[in-house]
Amino acid sequence: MPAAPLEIRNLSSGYGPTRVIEDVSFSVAAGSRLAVLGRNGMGKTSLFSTLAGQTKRYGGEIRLGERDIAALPSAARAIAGLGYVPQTRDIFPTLTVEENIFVGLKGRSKDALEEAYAMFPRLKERRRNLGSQLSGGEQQMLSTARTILGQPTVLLLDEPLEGLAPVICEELMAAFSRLAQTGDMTILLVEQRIQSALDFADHVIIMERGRIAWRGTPVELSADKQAVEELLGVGGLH
Ligand SMILES: Nc1ncnc2c1ncn2[C@@H]1O[C@H](COP(=O)(O)OP(=O)(O)OP(=O)(O)O)[C@@H](O)[C@H]1O
Repeated sequence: MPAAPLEIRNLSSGYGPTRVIEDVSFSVAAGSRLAVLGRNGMGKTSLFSTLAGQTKRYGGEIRLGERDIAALPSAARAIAGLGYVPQTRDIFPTLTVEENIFVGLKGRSKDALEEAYAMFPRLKERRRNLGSQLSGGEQQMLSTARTILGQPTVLLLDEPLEGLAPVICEELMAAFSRLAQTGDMTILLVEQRIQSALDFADHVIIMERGRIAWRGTPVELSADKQAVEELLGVGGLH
């Protein structure tokens, strides 16, 4: 059987002496979509930034396909196939949309630009605008497009819907679903909009103080009122 595109074993990490990720293990199947849920401050962003090599790992393995990438620096993890779209939407504000996308081409031909525009037609309309002139939704599209042009096998999306209007959220989630279906990409999504995450995902983990406190499918979570209430702090799911 081929290796899972992403397998995490006994991962722990933190900031200075403070551990925030404790003994986390999970694997994600090829083409699968995993929602990483949990209340504020439970370690979701830290988990992603540890996977991307931006938070200090204390121990454990991060296997991307056949390879343990845990000791590689961030840039090498990206080249190995791990795409990370951080919550901060790290675009270059003083470059145009098109220039921002060029940064993501990583040696691919300029034709790949059209891939980004096919995914997010709005970016084509705005291609001569500076990053700083974009709306939050457009910045999210740009940040995502740039990462995807690196052709990751595993894509980490940290709260892509934060602060966006419902109509833009729908547009983005539809684009992520198309990516998952047609791009053969494995996607991990941290999201506070629980219903959007559950509509998208086929598996769920819930983080509680740096550990995985629950795992299952969206259907199983919807039926588990106790987990929803205690771990997500909401009364119920629709
Ligand atoms: N740069 C940092 N330095 C020190 N502690 C940090 C840092 N970033 C996060 N933490 C701490 O790590 C813990 C996990 O935070 P993290 O941001 O990973 O949680 P989260 O589940 O993503 O929360 P949110 O939903 O609010 O983004 C928290 O206790 C937080 O205070």
